[in-house]
Amino acid sequence: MPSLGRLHLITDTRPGCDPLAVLRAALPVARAELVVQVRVTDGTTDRQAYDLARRVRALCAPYGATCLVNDRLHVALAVHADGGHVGADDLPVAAARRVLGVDAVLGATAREPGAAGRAVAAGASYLGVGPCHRTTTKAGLPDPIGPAGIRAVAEAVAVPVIAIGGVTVATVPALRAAGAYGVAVVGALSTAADPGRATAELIAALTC
Ligand SMILES: Cc1ncc(COP(=O)(O)OP(=O)(O)O)c(N)n1
Ligand SMILES: Cc1ncsc1CCOP(=O)(O)O
Ligand SMILES: [Mg+2]
Repeated sequence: MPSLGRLHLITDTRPGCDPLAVLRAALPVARAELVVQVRVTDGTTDRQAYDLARRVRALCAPYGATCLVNDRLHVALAVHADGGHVGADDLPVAAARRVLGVDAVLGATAREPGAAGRAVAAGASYLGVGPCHRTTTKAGLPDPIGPAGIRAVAEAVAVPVIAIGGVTVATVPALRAAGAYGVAVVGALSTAADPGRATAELIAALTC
């Protein structure tokens, strides 16, 4: 299995959130097991996304944590991020691979084995699979696929499957048992009273 981190922290840039404070709490705990995906709300300017991504990358570097940028691959290139993540409304996976280059980490969203296989054939190095469970963090999502949906994809591909959508420390064991290599979370860390402790609990559940 490649050395991709198992805990993917997706930045929460909604009003009232402080993604850099959450990251500062998570990094010393998760270190190189952390993958930080810079994801910004739609109204965010490229300049704001660049400024956030630059700061995230600088914070990640001393810990060996991976820095990815969601959707905006020009921002990923501009800050020398480790890679990016694309979904159905973004650049196609093959085009994203051409933009980022052969060595970059490239994630793609998939929720069923057919799409998963096509994404891997086009150059995805990991898959974000979900939503596993109900979530209010992103609107307009299809019905949750649950651990069974994760298993169907994990059995069809040879790249790491990262389960996403309503993931909490309580749901990690079933997702791992279904074949998930890791998980991606927004709310489980951004709304935690103690993000450092929440990180430790997630890492323990992912690596036991
Ligand atoms: C790890 C991971 N998995 C899935 C997604 C969702 O990507 P996408 O479908 O493109 O939706 P947006 O995040 O761009 O709104 C993700 N970001 N990360
Ligand atoms: C971006 C995205 N894509 C599918 S679910 C999701 C949001 C996940 O957020 P949370 O971990 O708070 O459910
Ligand atoms: Mg996207």
